[in-house]
Amino acid sequence: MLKIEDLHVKFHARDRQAVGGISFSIEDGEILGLVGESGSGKSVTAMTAAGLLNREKADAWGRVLLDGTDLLTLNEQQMRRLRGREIGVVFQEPQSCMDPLMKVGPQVEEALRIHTDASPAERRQAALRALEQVELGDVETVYGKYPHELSGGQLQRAMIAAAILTRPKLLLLDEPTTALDVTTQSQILELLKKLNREQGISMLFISHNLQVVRRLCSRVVVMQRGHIVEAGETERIYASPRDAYTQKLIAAIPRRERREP
Ligand SMILES: Nc1ncnc2c1ncn2[C@@H]1O[C@H](COP(=O)(O)OP(=O)(O)OP(=O)(O)O)[C@@H](O)[C@H]1O
Repeated sequence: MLKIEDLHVKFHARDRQAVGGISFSIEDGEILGLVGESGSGKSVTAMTAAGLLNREKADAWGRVLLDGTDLLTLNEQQMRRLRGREIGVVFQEPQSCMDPLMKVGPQVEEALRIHTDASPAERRQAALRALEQVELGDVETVYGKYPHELSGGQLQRAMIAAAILTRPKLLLLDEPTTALDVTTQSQILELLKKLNREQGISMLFISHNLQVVRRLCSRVVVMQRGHIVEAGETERIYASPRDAYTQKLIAAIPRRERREP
């Protein structure tokens, strides 16, 4: 469904390409992991796929095919439409993605307000349904709360609700659990698994933590300095990493976490 072919991204201000010619694909209904240390190009890859790369500061070339359409050829308006309807995006810090002065419910509905002519009542219904899908408990109450009245985990669930509201085919998740404590992180991973299982949403899950990726993704792509150093079945890579850099990532996982997920 998503096929990235020889993607390059270069910021004008930098000599080295942030992404130096990478290729990988995500199949229908798959959750693909993208791992690598800070600065390896994971976020830039996701931002480019989401059409969020600032074209005044960077050039991108190659192909990013979503069901055959090359997203790199779309203009900003076409890309915005697609992002609202077919691609959902979730980032690491839910706090910084929400307007602190606006109640949570209307923010969850945003995509419908922008991309459809749904009435306010229909939007509200859809938002409440999405909040239920992400298991936010008393959804009527959550709908009327301000962001600061929710916990980090609840906020991240609300962001996921906003991202799935328009029933996208693909979710781009950039370190969505990194800012959360371990228990909340596990709950969000279970939620993502459920959404993938029940709604068939494909996902690109970005993390610097191979252990987290292992719990969610059957396949993983490992990036270092803008290049792919290894890709394949997560368990195979975990059990016998071929690349020295991947070995280092695995060695960085505390021993007690290295058992079977
Ligand atoms: N706006 C920008 N201007 C210039 N260079 C940038 C910009 N954004 C990212 N870069 C550079 O692109 C490279 C890849 O960054 P990227 O954020 O994709 O890494 P990452 O693997 O996602 O790391 P992290 O886990 O820290 O987010 C880095 O060298 C970074 O400094």
